[in-house]
Amino acid sequence: MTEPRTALTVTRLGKRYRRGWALRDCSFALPAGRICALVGPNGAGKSTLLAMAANLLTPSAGTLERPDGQRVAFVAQDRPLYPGFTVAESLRLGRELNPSWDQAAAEQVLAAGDFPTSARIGSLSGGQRTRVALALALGKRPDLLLLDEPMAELDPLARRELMGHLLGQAAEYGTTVLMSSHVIAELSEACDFLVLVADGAVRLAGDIEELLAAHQVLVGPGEAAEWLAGQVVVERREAGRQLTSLVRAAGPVPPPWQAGPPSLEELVLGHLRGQGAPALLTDEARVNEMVEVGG
Ligand SMILES: Nc1ncnc2c1ncn2[C@@H]1O[C@H](COP(=O)(O)OP(=O)(O)OP(=O)(O)O)[C@@H](O)[C@H]1O
Repeated sequence: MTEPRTALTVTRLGKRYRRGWALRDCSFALPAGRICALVGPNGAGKSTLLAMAANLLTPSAGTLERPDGQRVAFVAQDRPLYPGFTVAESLRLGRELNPSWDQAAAEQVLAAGDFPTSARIGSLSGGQRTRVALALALGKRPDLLLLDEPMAELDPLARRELMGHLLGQAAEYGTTVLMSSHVIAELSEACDFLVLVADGAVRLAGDIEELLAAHQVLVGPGEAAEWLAGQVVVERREAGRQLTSLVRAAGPVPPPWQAGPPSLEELVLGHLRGQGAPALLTDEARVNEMVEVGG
């Protein structure tokens, strides 16, 4: 059997709560085997998107498609576990509920934790609970692993260790990972794909290298601003007489501008601060039904 090319296809997806749309007209494709960062400001709809991808929330509009038989694991932001269970009992439940259960994979995640498997979930710290939740998720041997701010409560050493372990497992088994986080530095080390949502819509989606290559950071004197008029300007900031701008330049950048590639942080912050530029999705991230692809 050939491996499915796309792990998740989201088409015109929307979720409406009583107060209004949390996510609207959201379309992108996530190729199988990629490690995807899901970023956006507070309230952008990241958790809502992840919960719909995990089948825990019904979309109000649009569709989500995944390959038949795909195994999905989800670590939600509040790490829902049974507080009265011990760690060992939680794993036993995981084993009973999942035919694909891999006890060794789950135990490896717990190995570096400083708590016994006889400990009750309710007695664990937030970071320790995260470790148990990740153990349960990896024990399922998922094809698609959905993580909502997985590293938020972990100390820096545990972060590094667990992220390294997670990436090793994903590489070994070809797992697709979609994880939300606000810590861009962490994501830039781990991820090769990006989905940026803001105001309920997808602003950027695709291979990180390709997205970075499509943008430039320009630094120049304020008088050079006129040239920007013909470019796709994502963001511009002035400090004294100096202008800094994140652009998608249509051709060579003339002097006196100094152009350089953005870091992932500059790309993300630029798109969060300046939301006027059209959305950009790379070829891999586009879904057929989309008419407008930006650029
Ligand atoms: N159960 C709910 N009922 C009503 N509104 C909700 C519910 N869950 C989320 N929302 C609203 O939907 C919007 C998106 O929320 P969501 O939690 O998906 O954002 P997020 O990007 O994950 O935010 P954060 O970065 O703060 O975790 C917010 O305006 C939020 O108030």
